[in-house]
Amino acid sequence: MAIEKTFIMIKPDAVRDRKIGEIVARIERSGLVIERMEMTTLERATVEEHYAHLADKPFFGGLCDFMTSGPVVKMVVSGLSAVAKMRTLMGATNPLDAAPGTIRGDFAVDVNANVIHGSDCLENAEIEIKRFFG
Ligand SMILES: Nc1ncnc2c1ncn2[C@@H]1O[C@H](COP(=O)(O)OP(=O)(O)OP(=O)(O)O)[C@@H](O)[C@H]1O
Repeated sequence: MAIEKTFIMIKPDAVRDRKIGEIVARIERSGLVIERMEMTTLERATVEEHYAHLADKPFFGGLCDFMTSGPVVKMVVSGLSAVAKMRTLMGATNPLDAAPGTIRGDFAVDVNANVIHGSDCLENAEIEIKRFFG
């Protein structure tokens, strides 16, 4: 196991629902370290680039509307196997499949608004940290 950095984002639904504290507490309790953290409202162009792999999906427009609908909290999180560890903490993309005890399993009800994003591999983590923190 190696020390990794991953990119995490608390999505607008969770910010609106005042879940920032609980989510940050879970990340820290897991042993991972929050290295950077900033609240910001995303530009649509940044969201379109981030979700470019979904551009042909019928929900793409709605996803971009949602992701620009209010502030997000973006973070760089580090620690042993941080990428995989965060994916485990987050739970499945669709909250219906996310196990109880995971962030999505406990806080998300809808695949359109599923509370949190975390990089899916180390290569994308590097790309996303650059994209969102410059
Ligand atoms: N069927 C769907 N209907 C509506 N929105 C969806 C659907 N599938 C995915 N999404 C939205 O697109 C985002 C990106 O989907 P992707 O398949 O890349 O999953 P993910 O990597 O788990 O999610 P994320 O990139 O947000 O961490 C999901 O988090 C969700 O917000």
